[in-house]
Formats: sequence, C-alpha cells, structure tokens
Amino acid sequence: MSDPLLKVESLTKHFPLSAGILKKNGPVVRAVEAVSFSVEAGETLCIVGESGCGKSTVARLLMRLMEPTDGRVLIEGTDIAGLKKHELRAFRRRMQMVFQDPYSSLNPRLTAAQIITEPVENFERLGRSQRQALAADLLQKVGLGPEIMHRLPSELSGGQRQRLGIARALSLKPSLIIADEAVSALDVSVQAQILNLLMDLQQQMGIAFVFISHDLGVVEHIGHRVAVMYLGRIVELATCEALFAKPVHPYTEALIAAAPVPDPTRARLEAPVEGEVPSPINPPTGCAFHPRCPLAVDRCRIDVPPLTSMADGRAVACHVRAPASANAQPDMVIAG
Ligand SMILES: Nc1ncnc2c1ncn2[C@@H]1O[C@H](COP(=O)(O)OP(=O)(O)OP(=O)(O)O)[C@@H](O)[C@H]1O
Repeated sequence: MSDPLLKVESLTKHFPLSAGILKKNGPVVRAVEAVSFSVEAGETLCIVGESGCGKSTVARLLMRLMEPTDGRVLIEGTDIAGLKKHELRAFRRRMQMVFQDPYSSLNPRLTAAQIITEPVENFERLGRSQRQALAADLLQKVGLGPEIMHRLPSELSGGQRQRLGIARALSLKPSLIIADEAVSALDVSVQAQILNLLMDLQQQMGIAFVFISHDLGVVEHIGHRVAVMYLGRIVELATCEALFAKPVHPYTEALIAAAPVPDPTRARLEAPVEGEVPSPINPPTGCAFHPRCPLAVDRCRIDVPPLTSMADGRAVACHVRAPASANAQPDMVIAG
C-alpha cells in the first residue's frame, strides 16, 4: 500500500514559559500532545475544537514553521525533519497555507498580480508575458476578473482578498493546502462562496486540505473527515457523516449540541457542556475532559484514554464510550 500524502505521528509541542537556563525543567504550555492522523490525496481533513486547543500549532508544525517537541510529520513517507534546506524548499512547493486574515498575510505594497506570481518567481524567472498569463490564469481559477490584476490588497473586499490568498497558494500547484480559519473573518454568504470555491478546486486539481476551524457548520459543509481536538489531543476522529449523525465522545456531543442548528428539522442534542477549558500549563490528570464530563468515572481521573478505533471505523479517546478492549487498536488512524 502506498504512503498517505500526509502522515502525522505522535506530534507534540510544548512551549517553555521560562527563558534561558530555567527553560529546561520549567513549566510548559502543553499545546499539542501526541497527535496522530493521516490525509490522503484529494481529501479534506478538518481539525475542529475550541479556542486554544492547539489547532494553529498543529498547522504550524505541519508547515515546519516551528520544530516539534516530539513526533514526526511525513509527506508521502518522507520525514520532513530530516530534510536539508533545499529539499525542504522543494517540499514546501507541495504544501501551501491559506491564513485567516488575508489582509495581514498579503503584502500591502504589491499588486494582485505580483502577489500571486511571487511564489513561482521564488523558484524560476518569469518574463513579463509569462507573468501576465500566469496571473490571469490564477485569477480566473479563483473567480476574479483580470481587472483586479493591478489593484492593491487595500482596494479589494475581504472575499476578494481571500480569493487572492487562495490564488497565491495555488500558484505552485500544491498537493496539500493547510487552511487555518480561512473563512472565519468573512461574512456568512462570502464564507459559502469561498468554501464552494475550495471544493471546486479540489475536484478539478485533486488538492488535499487540512482545514482548521472552530465552526462546525463550516466543517460539516467542507469536510470528508474530522478530528476533534480538546486541550492539545484528538478525542475523536471520524468521517463527517458519522460524526454529525452520531458523535461518540462526550466532548464532540457537547460541541455539536452548542453549535447553532442550520437545519431546523434536525433536533438539538442534549445541553452543551458546562465550565471552561482547563489551562494547558497544568492540565487535569487522566482524561483532560473529565472535570467537565457528565460520564466521568474514576479511571478517567487517572489514565489518559488512548485513541481507540471502533467497529464503525472511527477512533475515540474515551474510557466510557470507547473502552480499549483486548482487540482494539489504540492510536490507530482511520483512513479516508
Ligand atoms: N508561541 C507560543 N508560546 C507559548 N504558548 C503558545 C504559543 N503559541 C500558542 N501557545 C499556546 O498554545 C495553546 C494552543 O494554541 P493554538 O493557537 O494552537 O490554539 P488554537 O486552537 O489554534 O486557538 P485559536 O482558535 O484561538 O487560534 C494555547 O494555550 C496558546 O496560548
């Protein structure tokens, strides 16, 4: 069997709170703890969870914008940690990122055409006509007209700027795009247009997405599979269909219950979870969700539940709902 496009194994990131010599054994923010998943070519894996659960840190680790404390990121079987600078550059061509705020991530002094051709020009020299043709083609791909070509980001609407950010990401023909809250700053109607654009591009170009969002409505619209994170860990990983039809982890259940219901014929689930997300500096022992969990038993206060695959193919980390039996496979990642 061939390697998945992206494989993440036990990825962990702790941020030290102290500097200098105190750094080594001082307190840390446990932003990401032993996160494992894989993404197949052409697939959309969503990562969802409340603010501070570690979603953006996972994105930055995937792009190797920071070093992990532990764990590995493999692209088609190659560990990106072992790559030399020039090899990493070649890999980066295949992985691009789209950010939440297209305004701050686009150079305000460059025109739209310069912004979207810049990544290609980092690798090869383009003549004037080649640059024009590339810019026109990319603008067309994201539904923008050629009249945008000479405008600055400040002369564009939020939706147009995000389309420009996507065009820039597409310029190097990536096989994977990491979109971190890519539609959160946009109006709901513009959000839907951008999500549909991403889905069309996926169909046409076979791009895979890691789509990070706190918005379950967005995730349900765009995702093939969903990883639900709580305090740095994945607590449930399932197909979108299975997750929304029947969440298994009590936290997933609570998240879905708390989300606005776009379809009035769909019944709301039970009351959302009470209380605050605990601090990642001093997380609860055992299952980090136990202080807020209505189902918690003694074991939940002591042992961290492993992500265990269930009969229907999903993986859940819960001693009560997904007890690890003799033949279950902890930390197994379900394929798409
Ligand atoms: N550079 C850093 N130094 C110290 N702590 C950090 C750093 N970056 C992130 N954190 C902490 O790590 C935890 C996870 O942050 P992260 O931004 O990954 O969460 P998130 O789920 O993306 O949240 P949001 O949706 O609010 O962006 C948070 O407690 C955050 O404060």
